[in-house]
Amino acid sequence: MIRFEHVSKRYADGTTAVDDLSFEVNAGELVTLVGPSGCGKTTTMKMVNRLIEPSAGRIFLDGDDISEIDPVKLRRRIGYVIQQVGLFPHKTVLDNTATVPHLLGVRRAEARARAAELLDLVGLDPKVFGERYPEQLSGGQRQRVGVARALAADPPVLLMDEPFGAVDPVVRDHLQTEFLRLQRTLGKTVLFVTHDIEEAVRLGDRIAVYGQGRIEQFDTPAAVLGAPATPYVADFVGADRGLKRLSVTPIEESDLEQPPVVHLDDPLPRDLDARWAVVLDGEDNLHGWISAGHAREAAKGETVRDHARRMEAWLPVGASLKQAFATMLQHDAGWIAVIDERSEGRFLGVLTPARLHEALRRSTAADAQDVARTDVDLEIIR
Ligand SMILES: Nc1ncnc2c1ncn2[C@@H]1O[C@H](COP(=O)(O)OP(=O)(O)OP(=O)(O)O)[C@@H](O)[C@H]1O
Repeated sequence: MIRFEHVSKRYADGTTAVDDLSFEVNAGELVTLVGPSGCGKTTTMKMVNRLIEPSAGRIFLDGDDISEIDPVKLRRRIGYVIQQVGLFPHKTVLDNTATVPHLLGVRRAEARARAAELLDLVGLDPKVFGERYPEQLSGGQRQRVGVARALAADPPVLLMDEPFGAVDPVVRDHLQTEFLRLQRTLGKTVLFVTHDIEEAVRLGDRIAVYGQGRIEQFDTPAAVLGAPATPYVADFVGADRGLKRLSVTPIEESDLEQPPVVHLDDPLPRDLDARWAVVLDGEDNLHGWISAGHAREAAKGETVRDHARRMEAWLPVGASLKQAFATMLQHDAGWIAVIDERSEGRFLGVLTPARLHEALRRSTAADAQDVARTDVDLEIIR
């Protein structure tokens, strides 16, 4: 969808900002560009919508050489979100969002109706926020308007330059979560610049790690964390990359333990050889848990239902190990239940700290093997 072929940018003062860059972003893919300040990320991005012209090389959008497309027409195909959103201060939120479609000739009423839908999509109720002015919004709300405005003309490509850089960590976390949800439905092709490796790992399908004007590694978050291609990348992703891996490693069914299970209408189990059992309802969906101690002391004739407690610490399979760890801490739980959301919450098993640790080691080992295989293949090719 976006292809860089041997692209370089030398500014007039002799600074080489980007040096012989070649890479490709597939349709519907979110690629994060990450690296320290001044390494050429913004220059790379601005060459895509021709705010900056390359000194050498070519960039293709959907097969078209962008140097041959009129910049105004080109920018209609590309949404652009920057850190200081640059909303028009004298226009309402709704009119800010409707600006581009209106400029493109969509009737005002229609553009505003579409803008209202988009505000809703980015989590701003148009009835509450539509008629406000930018100065009446928080930083995070302004960024959401920025995203809605970039989406207004429904461009297939989004360029996002540190869009969540200016808000506090809690708001940034919310914006990231919502943007991921949005991206799952919209499937835009996204280039996303950040200097924050955590953000790059969380959002990117693939990450381009920049050194000075060059890409040092272009790969999935798991591979960048698990098998950094160069000492520079290893240093950049940091010594705590084991921790970061938690956020890119999903819980798999094979990671789960199978504890004793009872059903709501069963008689109370008197002889559990564990300290607790998971309680399921008639459809085998998770209800909660029951402690063996309670079960033993209960009166005759009582059923599991009378003593079951609801289980708050649960996650769908496929959630990250980091979410699992956070859920354990939040609920002070020694284990969490894992369910299958696609089949209305069928219980699959439990994740314990020991299993979590094993899953993390499995994921690291798998990447090490991938790297070893790549080395072998390269040997054969040579
Ligand atoms: N107009 C310009 N003229 C000369 N040099 C420039 C110009 N714009 C950027 N540079 C230089 O090019 C290099 C890359 O800049 P760029 O803005 O692409 O980096 P970046 O990785 O986006 O940095 P940051 O994270 O700080 O925004 C830097 O050394 C910068 O000083």
